Amino acid sequence: MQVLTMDPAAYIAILSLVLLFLLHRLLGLASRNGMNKSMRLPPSPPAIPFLGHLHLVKTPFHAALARLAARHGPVFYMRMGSRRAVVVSSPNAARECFTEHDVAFANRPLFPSQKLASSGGNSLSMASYGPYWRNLRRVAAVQLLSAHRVACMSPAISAEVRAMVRRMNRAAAVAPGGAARVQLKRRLFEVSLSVLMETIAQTKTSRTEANADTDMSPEAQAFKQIVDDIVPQLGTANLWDYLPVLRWLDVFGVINKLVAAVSRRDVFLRRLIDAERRREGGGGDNEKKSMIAVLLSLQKSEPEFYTDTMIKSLCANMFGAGTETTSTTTEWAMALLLNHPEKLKKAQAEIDAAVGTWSLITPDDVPRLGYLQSIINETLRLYPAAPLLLPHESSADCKVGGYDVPRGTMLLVNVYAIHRDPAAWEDPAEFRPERFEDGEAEGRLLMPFGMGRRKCPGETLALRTVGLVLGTLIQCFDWDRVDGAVVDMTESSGLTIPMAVPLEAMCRPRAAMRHVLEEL
Ligand code: HEM
Repeated sequence: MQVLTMDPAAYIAILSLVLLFLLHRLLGLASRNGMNKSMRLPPSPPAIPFLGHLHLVKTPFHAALARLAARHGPVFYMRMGSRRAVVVSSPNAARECFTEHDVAFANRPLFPSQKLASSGGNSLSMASYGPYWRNLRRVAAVQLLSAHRVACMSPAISAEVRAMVRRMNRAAAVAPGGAARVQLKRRLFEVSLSVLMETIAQTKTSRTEANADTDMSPEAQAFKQIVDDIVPQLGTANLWDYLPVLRWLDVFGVINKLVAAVSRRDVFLRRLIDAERRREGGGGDNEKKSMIAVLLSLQKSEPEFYTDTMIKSLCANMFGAGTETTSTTTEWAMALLLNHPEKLKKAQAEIDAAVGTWSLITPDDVPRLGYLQSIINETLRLYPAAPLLLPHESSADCKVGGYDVPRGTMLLVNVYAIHRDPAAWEDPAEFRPERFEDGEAEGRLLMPFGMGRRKCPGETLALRTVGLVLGTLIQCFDWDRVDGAVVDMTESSGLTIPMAVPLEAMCRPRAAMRHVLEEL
């Protein structure tokens, strides 16, 4: 009998082709799952076998999707590996999703990376719509992030902002010519993380002055390391999440990196909870309590709901959702102002007139500074920190823009494109805070915090922090671009919309504010 022999390379090639074919069939079946042949799907760019439209995933993803919307319309369909997605890029279609179909779109798709990072999807931002999510949401909205709680946190926020300004002032005092070159990106991230650390756990009792260049507590520094290890592995444009092959082989080592960082995060949060338990014993002045202390006192009456696991998950979520969003927003605002010095001067004049130069701006001043508010709105219009919101998923068949959207489809709302829609905004790419004063913005859809029931619960805290940090920087210092060069406004990609080139600037303490700065 003759034995057939085959070159091993040819054998591997044939086997790979067969596997690819089977996988393609499987993915095809999965992507049609729940879809009815008579459905009228939204238009779609040409797809390729196996990958669907993954080859169109370019960075920054929101900008790539905006270009596709210009070609295929404000509601278009994509297949990302085995996952169906609908991308919405017009104000009307977004309104339709979050009014008429708000309940249908209140689910989240659970990506493998998010599953690893959020205890199997049991976090507030990743949980499916239902009683578990509703309970977490109520706790976050009422007990932790309500306007009243945020007002109680104001002293902690102010203390962190003052500490940042004190450092900058000291750096400028010893810099040649009295102006220091400041790494604003780093400073703004540190202050946002410190604000959250203090509101979540009040760690500043353990602050040391050993490291003169940072004002973060050792806890905040340790947490920054963990965030740095987790964040790059997440994001809507993460190919690892769409291609099982990459996961099976753990290409890029994502699983190992995430598992290691998440377990360090758990240990870290457990230490914070234990420290709070020892410190307060659940007692103390309710108004001044940290979020963990509030949750621990609720644990006493409802231990089966307020478990330590639930407290850890909520805190991890607050840090994850609140730090980079807040710091990138302030960074973009400063970048825009550095490129528009006349608007910076106008904001400074407003603060001088309303607050004066004899005292530092306070959180209560922020809401009455109209031009500062307009700057923040205009920054969030041009650079919404979550340009595609968080992905939603439909739990029922519905219609958007006249097209069918089957159950189980991921919804990406391109807020970045909606905010720059030339049909709604005059010169949409231009930084013009005045549009929020002259009535142009009235009736226009501005949704940097989302819409409907999954809308950001941290909006009040975020706006208070951004307003105070920005207002204080404008009030205390004169700002210049490094070497007079225009700030590079190139966008990068990720969970948020980071600046591709981390922002730096020259800061000089204002003579009129010297006496205030010296007393900080
Ligand atoms: C400028 C700062 C911020 C921006 C622009 C922002 C924006 C957003 C957006 C767009 C969403 C998703 C909404 C959706 O999917 O429809 C979201 C969700 C969320 N945000 Fe924020 N956020 C900011 C700061 C914060 C802060 C400071 C916290 C808390 C400390 C926070 C906590 C959350 C949570 C927990 C969710 C998930 C809500 C859910 O799924 O039910 N955010 N945020």
